[in-house]
Amino acid sequence: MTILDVKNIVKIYGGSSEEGSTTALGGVSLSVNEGEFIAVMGPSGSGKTTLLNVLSGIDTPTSGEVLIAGQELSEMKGDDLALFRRKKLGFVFQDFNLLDSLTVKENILLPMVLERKTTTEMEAKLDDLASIFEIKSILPKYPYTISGGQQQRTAVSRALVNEPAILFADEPTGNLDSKSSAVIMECFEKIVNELSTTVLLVTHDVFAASYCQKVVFIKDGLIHSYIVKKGSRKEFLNQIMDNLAVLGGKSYDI
Ligand SMILES: Nc1ncnc2c1ncn2[C@@H]1O[C@H](COP(=O)(O)OP(=O)(O)OP(=O)(O)O)[C@@H](O)[C@H]1O
Repeated sequence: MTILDVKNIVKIYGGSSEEGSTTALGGVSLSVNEGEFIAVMGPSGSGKTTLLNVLSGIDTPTSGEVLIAGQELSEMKGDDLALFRRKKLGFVFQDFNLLDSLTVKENILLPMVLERKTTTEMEAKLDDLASIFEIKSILPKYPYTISGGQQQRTAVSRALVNEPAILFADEPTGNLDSKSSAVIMECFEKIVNELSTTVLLVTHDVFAASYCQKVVFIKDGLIHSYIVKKGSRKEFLNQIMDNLAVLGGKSYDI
């Protein structure tokens, strides 16, 4: 089943005159199925953040359509869009975005509180996620007392509590050392395999991207190519590097 259907997205920033405007996306089409694990990579300025912002309803495209779980984002406005984003989309950011005044447990449960879920539902969900992410022992702690890797696992748990149709992650390993990056990418693998969660991440990190099943390369606001993992993660990592070399632009984190 298609979860995300992107049809010919164009995003032009700035005025209507050609000199004053920037075409960040020149007509991007993309389809993501339920349970897929996809990375988007490309040189600096290629349009990755713009694409993620448009896909997640943070920004509106100049033209084109974004359908998530069959619903057109541009047809939703204000409260409807905010509600849809809260119920159907999960977000993970480079800098974790946890609330320091709340414990790990409270951070994770916050989206469920906003949805007025029952205590039984919350406890059951918390138990499941804390097991998957191996964070049971840190549930009573505050974010500033735990490691970056633990903070990111907390953030991913929080993004999953309302069972989103798709999880968007923006440079999720950007602030992590290589060991914590491996742990968090294994967590993504686990939720894709065990919970059939759909994950789309944007990254400069070749190592992180090598955990995905598919990597889509964008350049100058257009999809340049994509590759699908067939062999081992190591082979896929080499294949990603070869493709990035063809793409050119800024060097990548390896
Ligand atoms: N708010 C904005 N106003 C005008 N131009 C913008 C705006 N945001 C991005 N751009 C331009 O759109 C193009 C794509 O930018 P975007 O941030 O999407 O690229 P990116 O691939 O995410 O880059 P990076 O890897 O450096 O974060 C760039 O030319 C950028 O300068």
